[in-house]
Amino acid sequence: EEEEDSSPIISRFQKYLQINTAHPKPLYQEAADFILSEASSLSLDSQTLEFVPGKPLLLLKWPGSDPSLPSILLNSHTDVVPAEHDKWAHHPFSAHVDPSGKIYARGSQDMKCVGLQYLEAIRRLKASGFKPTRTVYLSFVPDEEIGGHDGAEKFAESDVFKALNVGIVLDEGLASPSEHYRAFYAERCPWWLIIKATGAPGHGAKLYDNTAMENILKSIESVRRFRASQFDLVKAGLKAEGEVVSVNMAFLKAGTPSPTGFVMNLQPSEAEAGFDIRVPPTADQESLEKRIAEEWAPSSRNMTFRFKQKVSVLDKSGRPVLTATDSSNPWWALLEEAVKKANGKLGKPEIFPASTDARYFRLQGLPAIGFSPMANTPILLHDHNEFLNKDEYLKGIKIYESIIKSYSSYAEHVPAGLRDEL
Ligand code: MET
Ligand SMILES: [Zn+2]
Ligand SMILES: [Zn+2]
Repeated sequence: EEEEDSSPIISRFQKYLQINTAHPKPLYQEAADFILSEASSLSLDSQTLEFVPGKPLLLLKWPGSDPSLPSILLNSHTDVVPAEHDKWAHHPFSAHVDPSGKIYARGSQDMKCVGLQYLEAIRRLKASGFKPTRTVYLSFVPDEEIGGHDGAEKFAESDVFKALNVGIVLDEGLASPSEHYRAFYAERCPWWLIIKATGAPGHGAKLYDNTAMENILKSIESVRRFRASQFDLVKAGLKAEGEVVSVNMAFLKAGTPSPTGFVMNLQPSEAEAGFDIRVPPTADQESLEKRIAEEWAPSSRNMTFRFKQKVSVLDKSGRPVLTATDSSNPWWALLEEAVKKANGKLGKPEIFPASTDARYFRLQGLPAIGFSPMANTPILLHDHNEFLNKDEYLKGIKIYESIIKSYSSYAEHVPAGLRDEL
């Protein structure tokens, strides 16, 4: 097969990466303009939805020949997390390509790569004369990194979405340091917990019981024991990262401020600690809640707690939110075959250790698979010097070409009761 010149493909990727869509002030309109111009160059229908003003969600459409069949939705988010510019080897919004082909940019892995790879794959399919049977939709959504409430959540619950008659959703996954791509059928749920201790203030020289600091330290010790027990399961190879409960302290807030720092000889009457907890969909949610109330923030120790965010691991019917990976879900086998056809290797289905917008689609009863085709790549999302090698990026386009071809040609009827068999 004749290899085309890859430079325009890489330039388009760089152009998207150079748009600073980092929180707290993502340049959503610039990203939207860029995607819209790409869509028009590909003759895709486009629609801009604004569930919240200033937060555009782009919906592109490649019509299939049989609109009665449920459609394919390829989702990606346009926002990225902030970057500490001075700690990067290359400016995070320069999309610098080094001599070995590494493209450095915030969003190069998470997940501007995926959004553009979908489009590049469609460009190749169109050029080859391919015509989809099922309609293919692409959504470019805002705000994933801050919870997706004004983006994918509103979209998935909207009438516009219902009218798309989506049958399968693809969303983001993770890079893989090995040659095997990773695919995710579920994800852990974020619980952002804040515990607060109170106690009588007193002289810094006095030893007495029930101070706020003592109370919170006891809780922190208890949290750390639990954290270690979960981490040990991973270290011993008994559980995967997505199968245990992770707990990491996000902040500690205590002390009596003074103009020169903190008052040293006064024991504070309040102390707070915040934790990012991630709960697998199959975890015993009740027992964790009990642990928090009884061990981490017991009222007997003058403690209270609240959640800044608490996503339930169960849907409205009390079932864990996950996508089937067995024969009841033909999309999984189709993904495996399509990756293989494009000379890729796929690892075993996993639970995504962090959170993505895929949960909003799963909550609608739809199968959703997390997949970002990046093999032989260190996991650098949210890290300094996030990069993707251009050869991996180009390989990923061919992987999507194969997947989109296979998904959109699949003419079998998928039973409507798929969700009930999970
Ligand atoms: C739950 S909002 C944050 C979303 C982000 N993707 C994360 O996993 O941290
Ligand atoms: Zn992401
Ligand atoms: Zn992210």
